[in-house]
Amino acid sequence: MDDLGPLCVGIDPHASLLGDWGLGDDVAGLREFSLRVVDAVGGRVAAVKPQAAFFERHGSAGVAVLEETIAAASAAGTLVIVDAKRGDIGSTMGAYAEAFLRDGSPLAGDALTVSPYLGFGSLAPAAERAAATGRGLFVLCLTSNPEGRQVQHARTDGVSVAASIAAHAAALNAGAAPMGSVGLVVGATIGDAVRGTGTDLEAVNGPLLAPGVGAQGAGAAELADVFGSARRQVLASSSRGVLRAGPDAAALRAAADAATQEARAALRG
Ligand SMILES: O=c1ccn([C@@H]2O[C@H](COP(=O)(O)O)[C@@H](O)[C@H]2O)c(=O)[nH]1
Repeated sequence: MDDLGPLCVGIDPHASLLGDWGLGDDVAGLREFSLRVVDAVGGRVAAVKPQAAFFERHGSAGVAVLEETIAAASAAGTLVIVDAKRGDIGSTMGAYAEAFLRDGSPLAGDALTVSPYLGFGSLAPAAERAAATGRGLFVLCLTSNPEGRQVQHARTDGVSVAASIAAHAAALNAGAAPMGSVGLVVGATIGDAVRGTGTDLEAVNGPLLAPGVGAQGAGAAELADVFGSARRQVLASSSRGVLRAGPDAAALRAAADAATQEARAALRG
């Protein structure tokens, strides 16, 4: 991450973007779009993050394109964070872990986004599988959408839900060096919510995935403000902010390079 800069490019093939790129809102368009993004930014950015929903909306053939996209990005030497936000009771979580975190599974990238809102302990099968296979998790903590506050800022005995999630992640990462592989999702759009919820991001000792850069309005100033002394742990994530520069590969690369420079200045300066 330090060589390439702290940017993750989201692969979110919205129907509107497919249209803007002159592609059909169908499986052929989805495939062309996703592989063009990988071709353009693979090997140039720290990670890509295919958003599973935009593949699943095309049915099983769309899921096959997600598999192909994961394989292509991995072949290009780029880390893949599969943004599927899975979360369920433990026994079902075990099946999600087999799908997204098992060696040899075509849906397995390098990390998976997961939801702790069925209780952090329900994620144990995913945490165990990730640890056993050298993969990572990004646990939703303080999400970039304004509605997240209703749940994430709620307090029990004075402790916010977000702070409690961060403390659970910290426990799983305890003693890991240079850091553990249980990360958090903390939106770059959340203003002073880290302080407001009493969430100790540095103590997590894990990576922080920061969506919300670009289309949702966050930039360098917001990244620096939100993350403060935890900024070295951050991987900034932008999807539409980069993808809107397509379909031209050089323009996509230029957009990814500019977003990388902006994130680097905010987070590594
Ligand atoms: O808190 C969160 C968690 C995940 N996301 C996802 O990131 C991208 C953002 O796309 P943009 O086009 O850069 O807005 C998208 O896949 C979301 O599902 C998030 O935005 N916030």
